[in-house]
Amino acid sequence: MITLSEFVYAKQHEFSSATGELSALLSSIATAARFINREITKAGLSDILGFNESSNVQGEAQTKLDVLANERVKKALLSRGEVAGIASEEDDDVVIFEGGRAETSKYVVLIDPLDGSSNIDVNVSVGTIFSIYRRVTPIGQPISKIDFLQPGNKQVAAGYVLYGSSTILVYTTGQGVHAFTYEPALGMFCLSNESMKFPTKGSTYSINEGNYLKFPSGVKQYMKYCQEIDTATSRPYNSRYIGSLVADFHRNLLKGGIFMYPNTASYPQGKLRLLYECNPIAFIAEQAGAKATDGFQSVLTIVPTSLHERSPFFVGNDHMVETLMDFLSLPTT
Ligand SMILES: O=P(O)(O)OC[C@H]1O[C@](O)(COP(=O)(O)O)[C@@H](O)[C@@H]1O
Ligand SMILES: [Mg+2]
Ligand SMILES: [Mg+2]
Repeated sequence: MITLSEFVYAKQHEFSSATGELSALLSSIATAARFINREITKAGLSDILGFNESSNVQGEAQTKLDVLANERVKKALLSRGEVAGIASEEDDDVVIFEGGRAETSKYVVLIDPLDGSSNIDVNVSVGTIFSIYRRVTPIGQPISKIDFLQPGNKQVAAGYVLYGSSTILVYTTGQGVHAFTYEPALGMFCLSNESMKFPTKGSTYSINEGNYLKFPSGVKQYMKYCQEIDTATSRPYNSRYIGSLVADFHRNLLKGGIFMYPNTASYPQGKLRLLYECNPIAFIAEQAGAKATDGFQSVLTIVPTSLHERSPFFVGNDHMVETLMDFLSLPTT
């Protein structure tokens, strides 16, 4: 068995310019994931379920696990020297680390500490999502919000942890997508899938059908296309929706498929957050040979203007995303 740190260090030595900082950062995220995993696996026995008496900048009620996971990830990243600051779904503004880090540390990290919050109390898979950038502010000057508002194609690494029947950490640094399964007896993440690729064909579509009447007509037409009977193209496709982005995406990464969260009447810009949900998942998807778009362009090319901005998000097998984009480009009926 190869552990995460062994694998990351071996990969690091493939690059003469590598300093080990990114490797160290990845292992601190794994440390935070181990703590969060412990809380999740015994959640029913502790008072960690339910809501906190607080809401985040997006006006969403925070669950106790949202808050705990946020604190855990921040603590793990703060304990390292590589990180100058972080931005989180659960914090209104960027958190700039002190002690000279803001001026000297190389990386900034954006996180969704607990993804799929609506599934926590019902024991359905949830996740943690992370996105890592190099600072743009020159060393010596303190970082600021601009260091976080970079387009997704500037990410140096991204990944997620899926707390499901087993706990898996999946990441990319632009050199392929690799997965590590948590081995409780060792207390470590061990390599379980190297250089992952989407299967060539997908036949699962994933969308909250309850919002059907609020969807753009192109999405409605594509859903009809998915439901038509045509064995030659493996249709009708299966419909699967867990309601945790990480879990829905991970299923499609393994089995093929498309995940869609369009703009709707309730979320005119889409629901998912560009910087710490769409971009990290899109980086992994494109590294695994799939496509990730807002319906018109790769989300990785979008230049963000605000920390918690949202975007329509469609990610999955090329052939499925392209067919969807064809429907989206039709004149609206
Ligand atoms: O309940 P809906 O509207 O289908 O939304 C589900 C989506 O919202 C999310 O739960 C949003 O993420 P958070 O739980 O991190 O806020 C995604 O994981 C999921 O894909
Ligand atoms: Mg989320
Ligand atoms: Mg969240």
